[in-house]
Amino acid sequence: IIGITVKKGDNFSAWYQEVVQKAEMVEYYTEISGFFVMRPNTMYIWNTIRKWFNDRIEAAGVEECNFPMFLSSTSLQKEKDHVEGFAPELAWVTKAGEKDLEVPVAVRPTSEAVMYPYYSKWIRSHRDLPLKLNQWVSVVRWEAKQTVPFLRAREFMWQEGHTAFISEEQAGKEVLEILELYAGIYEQLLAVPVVRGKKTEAEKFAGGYYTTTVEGYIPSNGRGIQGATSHCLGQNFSKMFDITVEDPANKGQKIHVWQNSWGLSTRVIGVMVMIHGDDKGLVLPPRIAKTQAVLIPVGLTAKTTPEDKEKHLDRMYELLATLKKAGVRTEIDTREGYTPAWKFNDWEMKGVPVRLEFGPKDAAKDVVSFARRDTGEKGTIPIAELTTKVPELLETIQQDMYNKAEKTFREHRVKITNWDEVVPALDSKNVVIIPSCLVPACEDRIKELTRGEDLPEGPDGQKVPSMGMKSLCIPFEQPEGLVKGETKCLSPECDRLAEAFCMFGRSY
Ligand SMILES: O=C(C[C@H]1NCCC[C@H]1O)Cn1cnc2c(c1=O)CCCC2
Ligand SMILES: [Mg+2]
Repeated sequence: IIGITVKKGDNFSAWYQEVVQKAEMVEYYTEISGFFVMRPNTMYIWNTIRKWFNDRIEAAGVEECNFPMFLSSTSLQKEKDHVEGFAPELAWVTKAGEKDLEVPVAVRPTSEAVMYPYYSKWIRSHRDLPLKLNQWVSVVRWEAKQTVPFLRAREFMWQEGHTAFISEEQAGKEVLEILELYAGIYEQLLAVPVVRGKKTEAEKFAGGYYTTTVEGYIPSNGRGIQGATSHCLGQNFSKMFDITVEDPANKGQKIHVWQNSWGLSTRVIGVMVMIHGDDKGLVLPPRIAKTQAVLIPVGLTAKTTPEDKEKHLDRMYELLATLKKAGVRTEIDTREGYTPAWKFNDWEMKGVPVRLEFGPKDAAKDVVSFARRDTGEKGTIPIAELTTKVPELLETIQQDMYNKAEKTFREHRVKITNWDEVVPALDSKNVVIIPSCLVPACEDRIKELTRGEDLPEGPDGQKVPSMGMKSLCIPFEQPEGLVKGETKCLSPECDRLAEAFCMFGRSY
């Protein structure tokens, strides 16, 4: 059978792996596990994101760079305190040909240690600030856990921005501007709603000062997922790498610069697939769809004379040209030997937002029949109105997909002020927002306390995650009801006061 054989609700991870392969987005790189081939359907999405993001960061004065992909162990030593936690994930090159390298080099897992020695060299005076660079590269992290296309790979593409400022205020302002762009990529391009917030001390980037994040939600298993992070590094790295300027206020004094680093990876594509996909396969938000509409001839049978068929197809090529001129990324499927139904399945599996059917009956009425991929809704469009109605339909689909996902996330993001309701909420595929003291040790206990017993296969034959809940973020948008100095941390083992409402959930 063509099409997706596993139902999304029956086995979510098997469904996901089948969809990303059959929709021709990735291939598993079977030579080495944990690596994936990014195919044109993926690169179209990634490049759309890249154009959108680059336009906006360039307008904000960020310039592009490209640093070497290798780290020397000496420069790694400089950030040893926090990198030791990550050491197991470093991939090393120890030989060139037959010869051992004098000093082994590590493949970059991120580029702070590669870039900051040059920041130290370039930044001398406050007139060299702000320095704002971004690079689009791939990085390697030798994950020990099971890898998943887009979500957890040993090599992935991302952009990493690295900026330096004279003051904490300027850095803090940019952290939030970038975070808002990340939210825009999710909400405006991928039709995925995200919660903006700050990571707790336990979950932030250990080498930084604070981390802001956009957090997503996966309805199929009720898990939270980190979407992208924008960190203020404070002066931690400028002290490690000696990045200083003359204090303009008093000569002879040095100021360590204030830095940010921010990253968004191809994980965003996996999140989009998981949220919008269905049992027929991928469902693409029109703004990032390589093919937005596909024209499929119907009603041409053995009885159709060759000249009628040719006339009909000629007319379809005219429709194709008309739609392309109107800016609709359109394909036509005239493959011989495949039934219309087969073709419908194939393009549905690839997630094409709109199918346009055109048969002799449509031609006689000067209409085109359409079918929406997201809702299945069908209808007809007068040919004279194609150039306005199809773009409008695509925008409607984009908005409807976002609104549907936003409603689902909102309905599964529950504020809880009674501890006994927490695990039942998690088991009903919710993330929770609870009063929290924000203390790392308390979070650790909460993870233990909310570890579901190894639940048998869920009702839909799917393993319900029995992991404990992690903190996802402290939402910038705080619910009502926390009285400072009075409301207690919700954990039954903690008698500290609550500092804020914190979003927790089982997570990726
Ligand atoms: O990468 C970052 C911080 C920062 N790097 C630049 C982009 C934004 C942000 O992710 C944190 N981090 C995560 N994971 C790892 C490392 C690491 O520094 C270093 C070793 C391997 C694993
Ligand atoms: Mg990691």
